[in-house]
Amino acid sequence: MKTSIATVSISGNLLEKLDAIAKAGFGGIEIFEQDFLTHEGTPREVGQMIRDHGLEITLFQPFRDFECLPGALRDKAFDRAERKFDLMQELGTDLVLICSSVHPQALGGIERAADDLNELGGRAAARGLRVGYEALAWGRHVNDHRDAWEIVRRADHDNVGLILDSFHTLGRKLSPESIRAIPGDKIFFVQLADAPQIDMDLLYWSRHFRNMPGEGDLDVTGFMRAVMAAGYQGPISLEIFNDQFRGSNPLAVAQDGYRSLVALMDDVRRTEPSAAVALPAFPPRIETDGVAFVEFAARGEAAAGLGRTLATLGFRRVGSHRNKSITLWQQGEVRIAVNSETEGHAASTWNARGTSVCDVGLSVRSAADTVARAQALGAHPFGQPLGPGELDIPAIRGLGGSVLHFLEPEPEGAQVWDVEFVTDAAPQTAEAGLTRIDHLAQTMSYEDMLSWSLFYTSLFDMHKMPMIDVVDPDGLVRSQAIGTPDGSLRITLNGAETHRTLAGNFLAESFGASVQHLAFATDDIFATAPQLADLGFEALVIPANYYDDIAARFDIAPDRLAAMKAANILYDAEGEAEFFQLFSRSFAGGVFFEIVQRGEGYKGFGGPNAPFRIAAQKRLMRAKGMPQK
Ligand SMILES: O=C(O)c1ccc(O)c(O)c1
Ligand SMILES: [Mg+2]
Repeated sequence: MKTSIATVSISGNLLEKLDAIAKAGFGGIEIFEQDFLTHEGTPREVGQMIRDHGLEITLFQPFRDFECLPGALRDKAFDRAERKFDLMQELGTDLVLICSSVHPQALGGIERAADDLNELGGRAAARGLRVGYEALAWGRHVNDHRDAWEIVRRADHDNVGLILDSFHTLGRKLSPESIRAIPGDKIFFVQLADAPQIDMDLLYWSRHFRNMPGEGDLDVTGFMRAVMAAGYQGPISLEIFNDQFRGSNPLAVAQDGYRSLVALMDDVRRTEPSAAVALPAFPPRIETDGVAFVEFAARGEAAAGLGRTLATLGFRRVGSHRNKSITLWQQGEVRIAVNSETEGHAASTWNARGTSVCDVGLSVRSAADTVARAQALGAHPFGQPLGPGELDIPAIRGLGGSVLHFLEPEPEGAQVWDVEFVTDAAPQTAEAGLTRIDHLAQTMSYEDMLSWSLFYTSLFDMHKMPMIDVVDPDGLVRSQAIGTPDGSLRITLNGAETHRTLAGNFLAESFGASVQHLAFATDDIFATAPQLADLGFEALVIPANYYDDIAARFDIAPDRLAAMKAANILYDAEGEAEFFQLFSRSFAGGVFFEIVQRGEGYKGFGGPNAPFRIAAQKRLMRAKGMPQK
C-alpha cells in the first residue's frame, strides 16, 4: 500500500515536515506548492531532499482556476500550466492536481472543460506528465465527483484522470457508490479526510476542520470501499486542512495520520473482501473486558496516604511484590498497585509527575494479538528488565508517556498476582461493595483529544459517544467518552483548554499525567455509602441547593432524596435508567475517586452533575490554599 500525506496537513518548515512524515512511516507526499515556494533551495534540490528522506512526490498541488476560461485568460492558464510542468520535472513528480475552477469568469460547460483538459493532457504527455482533475465541493461549475468524472471521461486522454477527495464527496452528502463504476485506472489519485459533522459553509469547514479518517463523523470507510471496489491501486493520501494540526507537533500529527490510514484500510479489507488491499495481515480490533489493574507511582508519605484513602474505600491490602516496592490493593475485581520503586517506569513517572497513575492493565483475550495490532498501527512495545521470577507481560507505550499492559483471562492472567506478589498477613478489613472499574477518566490538553480517541478506537473495539461540554466555572472542558459495545471498558477523555479549569489545573500540577480519576462500580450505592462512612471515608460535600434542583427536575421519593443528601450522592437519569455517583476529595494535584451505581441502560457519566462536582472541588482547593493557575 502506497501511503502519502499532503505537506499542508502538518506544521513546521518543509524539512521538519519531511522528517516527521518519513519517521511516521509514510511512503510519499503531496507537495503543496506553498511549502515548496517558501523553502530556500532549487526545485531540483527540494526533490532530492524529499527522495533522501525515502519519500516519493506522489502529487504536485494545487493548480487552480484552469478550465473553461475565455480568450486571453485561457491562454494565460495554459502558460501557467507549462511553467508548473517545468517545475514538476525539476522536482521529480509526474502528477499535478487541477482543482475545479472558482474563477468568476470561468464559463460552464462539460464539453468545454473536457476540451481544455484534453489539450492539457496532450501538453503533459509530451513531457511524460499526467493531469488529475478534482471537483472542489465549492467549485463554480463543477462541484460533484460525478461531473468531474464525466469531464475526464469526455477528455478521453490517457494522461488525464480523476482525483477523488473524500471530503468533497461526503461533505456534500453525495453517495460514494457511483465511484464503483469508474474504471480504477482512470482514478489517478485519492485524497482522504474526515471531518466533524458541523453545519457550516463548505469552504470554511474544509479549510479549518478536516481531520484524520476515524477522527470525524464522515463515512470515509464507505468512500474508500467504493474506491477500492473500482480497482484503484494508486497512492492513498491524507489531505488534512486543520487549524489545530497546523500548530501541533508535526511528528505526533504524522503518526496519527499513519495510524488512521492503516486502521482505515484494514477496515476496508475486512468489509470489502474483493478489494485488493496491499497491507500485511494483522489482528482485527481487540475486544477488551475492562481494566485489570491500575498502578500508581507514589512514594513515602504520599504512598502511605494513598493506602489510607484506599482503605477508607474498602480496599484490602492483599500483597506486596516479591522483589519490588509495590503493594497491591483489591476489592471485588478492582486491583490497584502502588509502586514506590526508585528505578524503572514508575520511578521515571514519579520523577516527572509526582504521585500519578503510571500504568493501566487491560484484560484482553490475546495479549500477543493486541501488541501485534498496536505495532501495525505504529505503537511501540514496552518492556523493562525482569527481576527473578517475574513474568513478561506484554505491554505498549500509550500516549503522553503512559504504559498499557495486556492481561489474558484467568487462570493465566491471575498468575501475575500469585507469582509476583506475596500475600500480606494484613487483617481482613470490611469491604464496601465496590465490584469493578466503571470508567477511567483521562485528562489531556484539548488539542490532544483526537489523538487519544483515535489511539483507543483504532486499537480496540471501542466507539465514540457524542462529545459533551463540561462546564467548569473557569472554562469549558470538552469530554469525549469512548466505550466497548458491552460497556465493559469505558474511558472519558477530557480536553482542557485553560489551566484555570480543574482539569487544566491537574494537567499543570501533574506535568501532563493523564488519569485524573477512577470510577468504581457498586450495585447498591445506598448500602456502600454508610459502609464508607464507617471506614472513615470523606465524601466531597455537595450543597443543599443541588438537592432542591434535582427534586424539581426528577421524580425522586422524599426518603430517597434525604438519603442522597445525607451521603452526598448525585443523581442523573436517561429515561427510566438511573445513575448515582459520589466523589472522594482530591489528592496529589487533583486525582480523585468516584463511586457509581449505573442503572441498566444508562450510557452517560453524570455530565449534568459535573459543574456541581467541580465547584465543590474548587471550594476545597481554595479552603486548603492549594495552587490554582
Ligand atoms: O481548499 C482548497 O483550495 C483545496 C485545494 C486542493 C484540494 O485538493 C482540496 O481538496 C482543497
Ligand atoms: Mg483535495
